[in-house]
Amino acid sequence: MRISVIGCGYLGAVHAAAMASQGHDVIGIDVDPVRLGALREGRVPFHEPGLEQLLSEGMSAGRLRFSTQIADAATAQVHFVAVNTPQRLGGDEADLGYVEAALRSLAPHLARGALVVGKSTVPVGTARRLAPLLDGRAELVWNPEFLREGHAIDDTLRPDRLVYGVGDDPDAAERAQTLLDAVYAPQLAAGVPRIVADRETAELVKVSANAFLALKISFINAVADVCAATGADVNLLADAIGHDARIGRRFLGAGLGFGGGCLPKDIRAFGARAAELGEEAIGSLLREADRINLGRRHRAVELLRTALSSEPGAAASADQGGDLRGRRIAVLGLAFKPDSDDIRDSPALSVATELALLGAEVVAHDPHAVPKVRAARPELTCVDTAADAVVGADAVLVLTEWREYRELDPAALAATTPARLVLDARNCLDPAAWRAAGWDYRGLGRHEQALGALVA
Ligand SMILES: NC(=O)C1=CN([C@@H]2O[C@H](COP(=O)(O)OP(=O)(O)OC[C@H]3O[C@@H](n4cnc5c(N)ncnc54)[C@H](O)[C@@H]3O)[C@@H](O)[C@H]2O)C=CC1
Ligand SMILES: O=C(O)[C@H]1O[C@H](OP(=O)(O)OP(=O)(O)OC[C@H]2O[C@@H](n3ccc(=O)[nH]c3=O)[C@H](O)[C@@H]2O)[C@H](O)[C@@H](O)[C@@H]1O
Repeated sequence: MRISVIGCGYLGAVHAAAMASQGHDVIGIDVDPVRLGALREGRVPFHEPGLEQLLSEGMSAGRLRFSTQIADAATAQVHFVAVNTPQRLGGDEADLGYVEAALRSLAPHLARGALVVGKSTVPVGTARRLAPLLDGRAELVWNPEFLREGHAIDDTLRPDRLVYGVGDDPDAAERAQTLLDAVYAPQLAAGVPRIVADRETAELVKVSANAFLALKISFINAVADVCAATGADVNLLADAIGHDARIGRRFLGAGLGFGGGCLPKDIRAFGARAAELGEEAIGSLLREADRINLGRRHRAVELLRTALSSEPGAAASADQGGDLRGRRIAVLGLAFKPDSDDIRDSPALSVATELALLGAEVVAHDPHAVPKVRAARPELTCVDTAADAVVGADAVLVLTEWREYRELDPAALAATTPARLVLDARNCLDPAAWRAAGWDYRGLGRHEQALGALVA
């Protein structure tokens, strides 16, 4: 099939390369000349494991090309719209300006019988409202995407499910389903469940899925606070409740909470849209999840201040917690999650920035996010290796659970820093191993207090 993908960011570039890998003839369109220039040269402008390889295979096979000109998409039979839907400035709502602009620019180029498929995450009712922008030249359906950054290719090629949100006209809906079935033939042949629904249900499936994941993370973080207050271990607790198949262990990782370009803005937009519809309950539930989540960042900073002030020989500070001015803090991790260089609403970057504002000398490392951090936060000092960051640090903060941090050798690092205080904000290190190497280990919501100082 001839496919266009409009918007070649984290979602669109992966979708384009994945569709080319299953034999379709794909053109990716983006208005950003820098991003497009990189893709044209076969370079991925962000970190996504395996994407560069898939891109180069598609391009060498002649099945994948990129353009900034929407007219170049004119011969496609199916157009996927994968542009950004960020949080509106000064509000919780989604900014649909990019989706509207993409549909408007596409409309005059649509071939007879073409199908336009929304992939971006949008508030319920968007497809129905925006369909007239296509001037009756094509059907607009919604096919939300559930990929995770860092696993994007596998999630695209082997999704948990496919959701088609089709319009009211039965003939048009059937044509749309036939075209989408042809696009996703390998997935359907492999038995991936396909749910065909109305557009409103499809739009709501997407935001509900993200909202549920956010609630799950905030739930475990709220429980983690109680664990911290009593000396209970939230990781073991999560293992234990996760064995219940009705609950499941995934997304019960307590620590610094969720960030990124999707979960935070999607729960806010969901609440805002529900409120517009006169439904307040989901918004209040999600606002609490958001509040708990943002509170994790503050708690990490407070944990550090407390730990520094309770160190033997530490001077008591004027403002209750430890004074961070002039303290050298090694920050390990800046991306919002491992296997990604995405720093959009990154909890790690937000903590690092806060520490610098409080006067700490932050020395940060991240395996992939540093170029983006240097552009966005030039005031932060970034170094090339985790070991370089740790040398002489008053405290080591693990803020993103990259595999290389989980595999650090605490004994080797202990020799490079006399302070030996490690704060594991992602609960990803082995406390016993770090303690055995002489470190004062504290986990966020797990072993927040020094060993022996737990509440009775
Ligand atoms: N990042 C992810 O993992 C996932 C994202 N989504 C959703 O997909 C959408 C896109 O997200 P990302 O890829 O992360 O955003 P992004 O910001 O990385 O990419 C969006 C791209 O669209 C381009 N664009 C904007 N207006 C355009 C236009 N009129 N014509 C052509 N290109 C245009 C931008 O230049 C940018 O390159 C959002 O709605 C997001 O919520 C859904 C599932 C996963
Ligand atoms: O709509 C989207 O864009 C995507 O949003 C999330 O994917 P993503 O943002 O890539 O990353 P996740 O793996 O969901 O992690 C999100 C955040 O939650 C945090 N998290 C995750 C899991 C956990 O147990 N604890 C936890 O704090 C991560 O560190 C990260 O900051 C969803 O998982 C995808 O299904 C969805 O398609």
